[in-house]
Amino acid sequence: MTEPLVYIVDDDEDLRDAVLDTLEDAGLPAEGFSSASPALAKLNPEWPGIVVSDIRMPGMGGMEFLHAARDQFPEIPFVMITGHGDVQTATNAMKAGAFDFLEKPARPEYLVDVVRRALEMRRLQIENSNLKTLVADGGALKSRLIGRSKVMKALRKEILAVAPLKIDVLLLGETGTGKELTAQSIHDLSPHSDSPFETVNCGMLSDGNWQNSIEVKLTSTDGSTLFLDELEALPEPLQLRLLALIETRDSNGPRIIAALKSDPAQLIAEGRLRADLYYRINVAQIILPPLTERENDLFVLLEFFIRDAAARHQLKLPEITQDMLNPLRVHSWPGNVRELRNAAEKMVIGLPLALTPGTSEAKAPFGEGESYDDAMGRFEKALLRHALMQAGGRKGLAAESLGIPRKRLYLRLKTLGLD
Ligand SMILES: Nc1ncnc2c1ncn2[C@@H]1O[C@H](COP(=O)(O)OP(=O)(O)OP(=O)(O)O)[C@@H](O)[C@H]1O
Repeated sequence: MTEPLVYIVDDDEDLRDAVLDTLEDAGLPAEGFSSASPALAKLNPEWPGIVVSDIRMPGMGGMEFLHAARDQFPEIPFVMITGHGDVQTATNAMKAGAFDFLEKPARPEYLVDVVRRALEMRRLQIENSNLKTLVADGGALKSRLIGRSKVMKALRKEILAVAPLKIDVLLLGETGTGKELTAQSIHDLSPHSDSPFETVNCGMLSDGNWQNSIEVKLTSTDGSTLFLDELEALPEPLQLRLLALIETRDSNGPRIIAALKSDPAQLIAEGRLRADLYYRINVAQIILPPLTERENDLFVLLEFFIRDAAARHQLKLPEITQDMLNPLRVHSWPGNVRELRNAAEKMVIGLPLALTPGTSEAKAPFGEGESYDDAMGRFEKALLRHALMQAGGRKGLAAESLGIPRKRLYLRLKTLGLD
């Protein structure tokens, strides 16, 4: 049954039925009440509807009803029905916060017009309060998914946009870029945050554990979110079975958030990802860029992880020198944020960093359309980082090993944002 959007409160059955009929003809679901108390008991702050109430009624009168409702639910609009020519009562009702009033007998077109305007106001109020909640949640997300770079700001915006919608999401990003943290954040900001969030590592799935690990979860209707990590690691026959399950999923079935570590086009071309499964899951796509493409987030995250580790281990904050930071600046962070978090942990404990050389920039970019200049920029960054790392952060030595004048190296580092 459609939820009523208008409560009609009138002790006169004929009048009540006439109003109900008029609203029904106008496509506005309504419910009638012969007295105020049961209508008051049904009001709640999330209800998107409005009240039309007679003023003169036995028991709780219309004005008393209006006052009581405004005390508890000040936003629900009230349209009061007054006797013909009863100007004083109408004025009192407006002063007490009624949205509008109608004189008996109300003309149907006028009634429908007032009700529609009141409903529109109610819709705007609810939209506004949802927006306020989103802004507040945005603040919480900022202290969870750390980063001040443009890409992190855009990422948080995307999360806030998809979280309230019941759509599947595909996350793309190298290892340690924050895919699981993003999936968990989407779930926590969704209307089903009280339901379970379950992670399934697709590389661990087999015929033997399929039933319990996937089938049972995909047929549940408890509002859960299923995070399918490393989807490309799922063997091809199981990808087909997964697709069939997703296609026959109940409309109240779980939301799926899947993660891929590599470029989907490449995975499809290599036969590691079924194209039909990809298109089925790729409803909203969110890309998590590698750490080296997040401008100055490196040091923002480093500080956050150092403070976190010091607090957890109850150790004092380490003294950080430029000499300690130089190798971090030029490292290519193949393990991304996870590797940085571990490095921060070592700095707090006082262990040597022993950064593992890697070449995240050498990998193919996500998606298509990367320009020649962008690709060359990435390659050059990787080259310079490597040279600087080999030279222990000493620029003169790095320039020498690259066979270029020191001044040119400085200029290139500045242009590429590596200085
Ligand atoms: N922006 C961020 N702010 C704070 N912590 C982050 C951020 N991104 C990632 N982390 C932390 O880094 C670690 C790795 O993140 P996560 O496990 O979400 O990455 P992942 O992309 O799922 O990795 P993998 O593909 O290897 O499973 C976690 O401890 C996570 O909390």
